[in-house]
Formats: sequence, structure tokens, C-alpha cells
Amino acid sequence: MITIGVLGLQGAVEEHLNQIKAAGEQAIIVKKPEQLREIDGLIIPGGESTTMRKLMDRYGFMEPVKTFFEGKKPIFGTCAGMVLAANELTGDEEAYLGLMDISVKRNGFGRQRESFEADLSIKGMEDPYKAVFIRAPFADEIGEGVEVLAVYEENVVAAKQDHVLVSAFHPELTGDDRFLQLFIEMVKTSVSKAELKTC
Ligand SMILES: NC(=O)CC[C@H](N)C(=O)O
Repeated sequence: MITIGVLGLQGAVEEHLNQIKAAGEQAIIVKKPEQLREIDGLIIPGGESTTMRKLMDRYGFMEPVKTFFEGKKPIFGTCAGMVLAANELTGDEEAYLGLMDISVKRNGFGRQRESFEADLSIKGMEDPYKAVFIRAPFADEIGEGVEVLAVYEENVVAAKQDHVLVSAFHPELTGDDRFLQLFIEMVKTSVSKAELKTC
């Protein structure tokens, strides 16, 4: 069994924990940087990215998360987590963690569409995926090494680069756990690679 940690400073934490447990994996809430040592993969949830980055600074998460990333451990940023993972933010704000070669526009779908659902076609998934968007961002620039997984109205709303996955929507708010399964596969692959190295 693998252990997935959900950054628990702010936002939609509980729903992720429940979905991971329902999928039969171990889930822990990460409130201190030391806990990153106990987990195989990290989810940075949706919420308010400006608040979350302040809290991450306050509790000293910035460098430990980067070390976790450099150690090739998988990270999944959902919604605000996608904003925090980006290399660049479209507009005047400075990017934060810089884990993926994308430029992200916060609240990209505008105020008139605070939240909505959309059926997306996702690369590698057979049936459409009903995605829940809440004040969602999107990626408007994509680097070469980034694999686009889903597009909505010509904007990139899910992507993967090496061991980092991002979605502009909230995969934890639907009964459909195919996005979590995708992340679980990434985590399992990284764990077996790490085991091979230590053999
Ligand atoms: N549901 C969400 O995570 C919203 C993200 C929020 N609009 C932000 O930019 O941080």
C-alpha cells in the first residue's frame, strides 16, 4: 500500500482524504514539513492559492516541497494547487513553487462562471469525465515537456510533466476517481523505481 499526503493548511482537504481511502490507499493530512518524509506522493488541494502560499511560507513548506519534487516524488496540484505548481502566472503575480513548465491564469473562466460542470474528454480515458470547476484557473502557455491531458474551450485544464500532475478542476468532488487512479499509478511507479535503486 502507498501513502498519499494531502497538504492540510487550507482548502478542500477532507474530500481528497476520503477519496484516497475509498480507493484503498493510505491517506494522511500533512500539516508539518517533516511529514513529507512519511509519504510517497503529495496532493496540493484546491482552496485559495494566495492564502495557501502565505501559510506554506509561515510553516516553512517551500523548500521541503521542492526537495520532495527533486527527489522525483509525485505531486498532484488541483485547482489552487495547479496555480501553486506553475512556473509562471499570467498577469503580475509571481509564481510560487515552479514545478511545471506552464503559465497559469488564475480565475481564468471569469467571475460570471464561478462554478460549473463540464464533460471533458481526457487523454488516456475512454469515457467522458464530468469535471467540477470552482473559480478555476487554466494554463495558457505550455512548455515542450508538458503533456496536455484535457482542454476545455481551448484552454488547458489538465496536464502532466514527468512526476507532476495538475488539474484546474476538483477531482475529489466527484464519485469518479479516475484522476486519483492516474496519480496512484504515478506514485506506484515512483515507489517501485525507488525500490529498484535500493536493491
Ligand atoms: N477552487 C479553487 O481552488 C480556486 C482557486 C482560486 N481561484 C485561486 O486562484 O487560488
